[in-house]
Amino acid sequence: MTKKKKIVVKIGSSLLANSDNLTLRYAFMNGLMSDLAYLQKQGHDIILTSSGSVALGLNMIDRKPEDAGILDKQAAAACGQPLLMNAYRQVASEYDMDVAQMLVTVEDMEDRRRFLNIKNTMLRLFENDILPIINENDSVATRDLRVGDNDRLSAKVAQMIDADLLIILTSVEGLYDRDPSDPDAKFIAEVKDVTEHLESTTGISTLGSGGMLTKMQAANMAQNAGCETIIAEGIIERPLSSVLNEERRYTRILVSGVTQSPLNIWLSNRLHVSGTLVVANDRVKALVEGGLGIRREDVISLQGDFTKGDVLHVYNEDGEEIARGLTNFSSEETMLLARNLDMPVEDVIGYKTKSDVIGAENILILQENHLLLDAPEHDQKFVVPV
Ligand SMILES: Nc1ncnc2c1ncn2[C@@H]1O[C@H](COP(=O)(O)OP(=O)(O)O)[C@@H](O)[C@H]1O
Ligand SMILES: N[C@@H](CCC(=O)OP(=O)(O)O)C(=O)O
Repeated sequence: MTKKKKIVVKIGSSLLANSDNLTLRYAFMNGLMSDLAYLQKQGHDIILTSSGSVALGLNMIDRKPEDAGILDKQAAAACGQPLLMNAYRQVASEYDMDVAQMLVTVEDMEDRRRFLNIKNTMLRLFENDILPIINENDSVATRDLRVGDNDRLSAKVAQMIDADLLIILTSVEGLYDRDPSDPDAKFIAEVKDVTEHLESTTGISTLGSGGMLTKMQAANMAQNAGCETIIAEGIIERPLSSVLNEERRYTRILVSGVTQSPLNIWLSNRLHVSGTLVVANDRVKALVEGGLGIRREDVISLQGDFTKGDVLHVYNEDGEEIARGLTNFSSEETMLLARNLDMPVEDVIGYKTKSDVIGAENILILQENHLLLDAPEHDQKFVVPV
């Protein structure tokens, strides 16, 4: 590998913690850091997304993985994160490498301004050859506002820095056509369409969070952002360079053919739904074909308590997600506007502004390669017939 690359490496909990006594696997961390230092010295920009804070903190709060609830995990993360970073710092120093910690939440990644701040911090760390180590800030993230797994968080990071490669190291050699505990499971070396593998990827290890399913979802996010994903076994000598030098088998998830703008990539990779709009079917066709925005007269119903600048998920009347876009109005304003079509926008909301609910320049029409989100449960409290 000669060309300088941006590489995001993701390490699962099962690699960092011994499953029997939940202590740190120093030997693994040592091998990983040695390989990371080697890649960094070759000129590549590397980011590490590391799990492990919950697994390593459980002993301190006297809990086992199987009986830990959400509050236990949040407390365990607060205990385990400093243990993890202390170990990374010590081991990294043996390889003459500096590390930095960045803890983020889904809100940080999905708010455009905070997203750009995180990106700028990472780029600044790269300039000084410091290895950023990212984890979700589990102790502050609320249940419904969590990424929940570092697979998708690492894909978001890859998208953020326009990475060439996302390497997910885990407890198995890669993707199989079913849970590899089944002796008939067959190894899959290359994937183009991840939707073919979503159903066969349930089960997770004792310490893991999302199993192979979230790795497939992450790979989809990465492939849509022009980044290839590699899923490979981690407990191995030179876990990264052995993959990059093709010395062993792994699963490669190829980049999808469509290249999108950074804004569209950010719009498509959503994990949190701020609000939804249902748009009349006859308008959907024009939207998809004509590159138009969504007008207030197109909105049939809305859901969620959203504010101007939030990303809305747009559905047709059959409950199929068709687009995502940045709203120009809050949920309350959208409702008022849609209910008072005979009044000028300015008179309804009290100030002069754009008239589309989502402008054509801020809308992404979803394609076959995007994983769609199901329409939210019908919630009478929020669903407002307009
Ligand atoms: N089709 C599949 N291919 C590979 N692994 C699978 C599949 N289905 C389920 N798994 C399970 O996913 C686990 C890896 O995910 P996980 O435990 O979350 O790891 P990590 O902690 O590295 O994120 C494996 O132990 C494996 O048993
Ligand atoms: N943020 C959590 C990790 C969540 C997670 O994705 O775990 P894993 O599936 O093992 O990568 C932690 O540090 O324990």
